[in-house]
Amino acid sequence: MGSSILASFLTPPLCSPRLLSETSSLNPSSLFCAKKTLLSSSSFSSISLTLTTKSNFKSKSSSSSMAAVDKSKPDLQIFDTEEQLSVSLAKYTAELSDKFTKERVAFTVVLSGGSLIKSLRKLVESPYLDSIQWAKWHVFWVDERVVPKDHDDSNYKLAYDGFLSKVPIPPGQVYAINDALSAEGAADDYETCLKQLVKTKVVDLLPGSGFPKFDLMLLGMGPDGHVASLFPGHPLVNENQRWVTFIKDSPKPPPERITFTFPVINSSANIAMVVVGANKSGVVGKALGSDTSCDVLPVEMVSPADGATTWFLDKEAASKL
Ligand SMILES: O=C1O[C@H](COP(=O)(O)O)[C@@H](O)[C@H](O)[C@H]1O
Repeated sequence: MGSSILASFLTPPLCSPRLLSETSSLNPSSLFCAKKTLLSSSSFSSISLTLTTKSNFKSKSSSSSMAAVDKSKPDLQIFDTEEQLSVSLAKYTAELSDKFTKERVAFTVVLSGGSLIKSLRKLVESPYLDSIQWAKWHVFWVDERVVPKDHDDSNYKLAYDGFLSKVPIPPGQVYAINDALSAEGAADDYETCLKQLVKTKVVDLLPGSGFPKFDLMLLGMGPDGHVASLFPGHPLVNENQRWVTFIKDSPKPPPERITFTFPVINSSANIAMVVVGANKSGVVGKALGSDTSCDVLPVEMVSPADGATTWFLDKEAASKL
């Protein structure tokens, strides 16, 4: 683990051998059309609109109640502005931090790169800067580009500059990839580290699945519907053995990346899908609207087995719902 943890000078742990787990219940392929049927019936746990103009959302009913959350159905929150979205995202994250830090020794948070990081900016302000138990946070990446940590393409650098450098999370609890390794090596190394953290009970395991269960994943989505570094039409979307894998032909530069697999993403306790901007409205419309086709985009494969999904959309991203 030591080689993978930024600013940590610990010796690498003895890591457990990789286990081949029973994964059929989490095979994303089996979720494809079942999920489409669910969403096509407009079954959301709750839909919350904080809009001054609601005319674009005539097909959805509005509810501000978050009380009875059905984990099997996504919660949809739509905001007039990205500013309002970021305020709500900070509150949501802080509430989960509070819940998990009371229940567990750690709060395990997985970040994506991209536009998500900017939307976390309210977390580093009052009241959260002082009220969140940052000392219990353990931070991971759902995907990372295989570049040096100080490279402009690094998801670590993006998160460090925009978020992590502003909050007192112990550096040894920030799990950056080992950027000295190849893509294959970095994926192996990261998976080994996760297994060690499961052994030490920092990271939970989803009972019966053999995959790690993170407390919260904060995910973005590309305009093509990719999540993490799982791209439309790429065979990696069907990986169901590995926890962490690698890609060397990413359609979005840079080409070499590591990524969590769908069984890991879908073992999460909570997933926030944070999507902003008109250029993503088509995919949001397909993923959350009444499209029943079986050509499923990666974002449509986000479907936690025993977790809750909350979509944070601005009104531009939601304009085709
Ligand atoms: O390449 C990536 O893209 C996605 C989406 O980025 P966005 O800027 O369109 O929000 C991101 O979630 C992922 O972590 C990143 O590596």
